[in-house]
Amino acid sequence: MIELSGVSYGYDGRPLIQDLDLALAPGSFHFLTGPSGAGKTTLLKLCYLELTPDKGQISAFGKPAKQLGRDGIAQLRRRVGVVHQDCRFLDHLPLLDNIALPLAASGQPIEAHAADISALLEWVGLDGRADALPPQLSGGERQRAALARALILSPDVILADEPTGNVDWEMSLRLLSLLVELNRMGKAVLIATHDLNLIRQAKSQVQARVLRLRAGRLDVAGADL
Ligand SMILES: Nc1ncnc2c1ncn2[C@@H]1O[C@H](COP(=O)(O)OP(=O)(O)OP(=O)(O)O)[C@@H](O)[C@H]1O
Repeated sequence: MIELSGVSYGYDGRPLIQDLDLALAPGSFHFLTGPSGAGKTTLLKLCYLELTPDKGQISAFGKPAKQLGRDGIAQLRRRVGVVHQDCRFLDHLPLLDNIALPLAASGQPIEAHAADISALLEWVGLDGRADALPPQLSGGERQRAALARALILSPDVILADEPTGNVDWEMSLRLLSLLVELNRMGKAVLIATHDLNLIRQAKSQVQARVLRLRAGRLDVAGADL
């Protein structure tokens, strides 16, 4: 669904990612690890076409990104749900409206999707929190709300950047099981994480490929994980 081929990228002329290949096929499950600053978030941004590679090709859903105009990119992005590392929300809007923002942004009336939104809130265990304001939510509730927002347009690909960064182990497992469940529905999932215990735990639930980004290169991590 998303394919990077020979991709290089750097900020301000400093090379970061070099000649990297990656294919996120339907139903695949990837973990992306690597030291802080290795470029994991940058790689996710390349996958959802927020960044354009300096070299190499990216194609999304069979279309070369280079041939897409602004509208084409916007359309493809709707098929990619992103859980950002910092889970930002609009603090003055209740949770329900925050989760529905991608609908509003793509011109779809929230009212027509009321049932989907409640089902999604229930699925992530936030059904009683629809009216809460984001600052009233705990870390784990914010992470689950960010996941719900990423899923509201029923994407085919889910990219999650440190989705368990600020939560305890029990909540990490809960988030992991939601992502595994999505993968079982056929969605491609990629999780960037430092948490090697989470990766070990996932291996009993899903056939995951573990990639390690280091010094600009992407390797398949060994059996030591
Ligand atoms: N917009 C930017 N402009 C310039 N440099 C940037 C920008 N964004 C990231 N960088 C730099 O690129 C490098 C990789 O950043 P990135 O956030 O992709 O790494 P990461 O592997 O996700 O790190 P972490 O695990 O700490 O989240 C870092 O050195 C960072 O300072």
